[in-house]
Amino acid sequence: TATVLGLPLPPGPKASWFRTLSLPTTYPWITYANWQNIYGDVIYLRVLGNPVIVLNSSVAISDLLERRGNIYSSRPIRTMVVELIGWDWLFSSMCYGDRWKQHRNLFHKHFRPNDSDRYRALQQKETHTLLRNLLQTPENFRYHIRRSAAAVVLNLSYGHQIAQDGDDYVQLADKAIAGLAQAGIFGTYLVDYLPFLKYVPAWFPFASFKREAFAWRKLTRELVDRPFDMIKQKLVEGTEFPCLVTQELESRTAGLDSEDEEVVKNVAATAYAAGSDTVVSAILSFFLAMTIHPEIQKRAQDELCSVIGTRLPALSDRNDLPFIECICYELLRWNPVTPLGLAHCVMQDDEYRGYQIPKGTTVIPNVWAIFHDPETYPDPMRFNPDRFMNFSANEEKINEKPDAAFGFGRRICPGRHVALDFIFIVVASVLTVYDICRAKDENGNDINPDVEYTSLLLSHPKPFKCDIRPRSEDAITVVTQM
Ligand code: HEM
Repeated sequence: TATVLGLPLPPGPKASWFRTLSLPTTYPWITYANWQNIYGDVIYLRVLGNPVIVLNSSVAISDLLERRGNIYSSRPIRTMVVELIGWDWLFSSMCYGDRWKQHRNLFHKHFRPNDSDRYRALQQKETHTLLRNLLQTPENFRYHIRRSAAAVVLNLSYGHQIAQDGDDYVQLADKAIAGLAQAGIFGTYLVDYLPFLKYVPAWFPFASFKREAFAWRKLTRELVDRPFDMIKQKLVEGTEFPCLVTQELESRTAGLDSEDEEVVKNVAATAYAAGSDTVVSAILSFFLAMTIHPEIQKRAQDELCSVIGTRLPALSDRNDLPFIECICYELLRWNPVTPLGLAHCVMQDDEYRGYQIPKGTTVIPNVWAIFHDPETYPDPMRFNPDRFMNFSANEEKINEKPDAAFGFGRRICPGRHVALDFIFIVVASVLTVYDICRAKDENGNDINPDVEYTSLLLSHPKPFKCDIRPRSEDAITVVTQM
């Protein structure tokens, strides 16, 4: 520590107490990426007394978040999200330590990639429901995708089967997660920088954040309690389905003590909260990309046709469908689901490239910036799955697989295998039976959707129109007879 303290801080915009308030709140990843030309790839900001560094390159990210994972794996204290809105049960926001480890180990136990038969069967079943729903009301594709993604995780976590047209848990999750998405980007709320503001009474004129937090808090609590209480009731009635929660509750004849029960409850709810909306964003990107790139869609359909014919694909076909696989990677790169990843926090004073990084610094990996660096991903704004097909170039770090979409080091997304499997099976199945085309306006002209995303922690394509048509009579038969 003594040696570190004498070192300069990394470069960054110099700001007074008040000027720092104007940190970018919309599309901050683009502003941070642009700052790279001025300050480089490690940028230091001091925001109302809080040290923050933004990492704009994969080298800096891997040097710190991966190689020094022993000290860069905590999370910043998030007053708005954790204390005020009540997401303290979400283990993705827990500080590094035994409590977090306990949660993460339990998660791994139930979502191991080599233990995937159960979740793969479920993902295929829910994809088939999606195909049926798309046949009936294609214009509601956004809702159908949301339903299917939620159905997979709800089933794995709680054994809960949701109806073909959705249910109120999905609506509850949507509302609760909307709060998280809005408050999730560090910098959106002043109270994150000045935690004492949490004591301001809710009726205070400037305390709208408290009123917002209060409304979200109720939903957040319900999200963790309601499905868990439901399952305990089902266990009493003997009507439960096997799932994470029942396996854990039944694993000990003496029952779980209240602390262990809390961990099970938190992990199940975290899987649901972290695992449905994220996947929805990637799948919506797929519908958007296919609408604007019919030529890419056609190539994918040709691959499907030559490899598997007219039957529906299965997850076991994955190795034989390289172009579909590349589409999935490109979806994650083109417009990443979490453009700024999830912030890490450094637990000790550190030194990097001759600069000091003080203990407690929030570390923001600019995933969007590394995925749009033209040196690594030539012509980065273009949706181009082919970039991943050239394996020799990929080995030289040009167009390498976009693993960074799932975060880094010890906090890397533990649901990434489940996520990639689901995205793959949805992409392959939809393209087997449907064409995704431009919708027409009232004059019969094509509507070209804009590529516009929300500026939130979880970034989604903004609402757009497309026309989802069965590819043939045979395709309709396949879907209706599933
Ligand atoms: C396209 C889909 C997904 C994307 C892009 C994604 C991305 C991420 C990212 C960026 C992180 C933070 C990593 C870090 O701190 O460096 C994360 C953490 C996490 N993800 Fe995912 N995720 C996806 C799907 C899922 C699914 C399906 C699940 C659950 C079934 C899941 C569960 C989690 C959990 C529990 C964490 C917290 C890990 C921790 O803090 O230790 N994710 N994810």
